[in-house]
Amino acid sequence: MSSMGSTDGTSESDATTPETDATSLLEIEGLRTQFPTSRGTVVAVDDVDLTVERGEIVGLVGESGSGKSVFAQSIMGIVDHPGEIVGGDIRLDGESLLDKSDATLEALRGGRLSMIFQDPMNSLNPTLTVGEQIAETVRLHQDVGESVSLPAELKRKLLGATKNSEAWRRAIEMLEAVEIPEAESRAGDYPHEFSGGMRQRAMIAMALSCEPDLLIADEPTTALDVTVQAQILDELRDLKDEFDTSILLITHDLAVVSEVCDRVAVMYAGEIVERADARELFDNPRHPYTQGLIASTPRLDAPGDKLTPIEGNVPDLIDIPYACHFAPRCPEAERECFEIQPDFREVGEDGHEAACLRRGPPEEQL
Ligand SMILES: Nc1ncnc2c1ncn2[C@@H]1O[C@H](COP(=O)(O)OP(=O)(O)OP(=O)(O)O)[C@@H](O)[C@H]1O
Ligand code: NI
Repeated sequence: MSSMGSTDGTSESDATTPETDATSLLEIEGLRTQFPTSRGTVVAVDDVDLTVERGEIVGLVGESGSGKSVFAQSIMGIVDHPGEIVGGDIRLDGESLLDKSDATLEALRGGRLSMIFQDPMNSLNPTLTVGEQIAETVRLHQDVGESVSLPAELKRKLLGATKNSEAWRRAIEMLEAVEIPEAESRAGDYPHEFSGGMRQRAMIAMALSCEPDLLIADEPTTALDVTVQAQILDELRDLKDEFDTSILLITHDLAVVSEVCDRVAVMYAGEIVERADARELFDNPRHPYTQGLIASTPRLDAPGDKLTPIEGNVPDLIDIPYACHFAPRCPEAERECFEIQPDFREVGEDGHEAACLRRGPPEEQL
């Protein structure tokens, strides 16, 4: 049935039986990531389940501060110290990443797992041309490269001597694939000579040049203007097919998700509250948070519509004293919502689930 990692006990198999389906590319189960701080423990990811199948684009949406980036960092094994994963599991192709050595994780990050960020300037090396750094990624992936820690001068010498190399040709192909015009000459430019949109494209080219199984894109287009955003997202979708890469697309922008994703998970205050096919989620949002989020987001097809913001703010993620994290902001909350942990319930087509006591089969609703 549901491929969304349902945790309710209503399916034929009980909770302790492992999935009998072929393993998903990425399976996250009960993940919990927290930061000790002087004010207390920040639980940024709180018992989260999520799967990404091969060839899928899964969207993760939620307001600022809901834990999306920490979730991504957890998968990549790059949670900031002293934050740590304290529970659950992350499996890639059925293999847990949590017991891997740092060296193995490092190799995974440049290979099967790749991530792009909102601001490519933080990820692109300002001292190397765009072509040089993509070629370097290609070479590292092919296991013929030099150590990443070589100084720029030396790297340039090594790479400059090999401009006719396979890696350089591949770099140009990658720049062409992400539709950088005149890729061959632009490959010789430094990152600061690129526009914001082109830098983001270069970043995508670099991330895909290691042919990852999974690309995690954390707000990849947020800093760009709307037209460029749309172009880049279209390209991401095409590239997914061309490179056979699955994508986890993180954004607070629902319009982005509706454009490109196959499935969507909605995150609020460290928890997933709703999961569904993208179309189903927009046609039939069920969790009051998702409904509020949709009512507060401008629609691409009706930008003039009146918007209703959700009142209040995402809570501080320290010792949240109520069971449903959304209860204090929820127009439908009852006393029980503050006391009883909401379980996932089927609320629509194709594994559409929401964690809300006021939803689900009529006999279960509060
Ligand atoms: N290094 C850290 N130390 C302490 N708390 C942190 C750290 N990094 C993140 N957090 C906390 O974890 C929570 C989730 O943050 P996160 O950046 O994952 O949110 P987000 O959903 O990605 O938001 P945005 O949309 O603004 O990027 C926040 O309360 C944040 O303050
Ligand atoms: Ni973030």
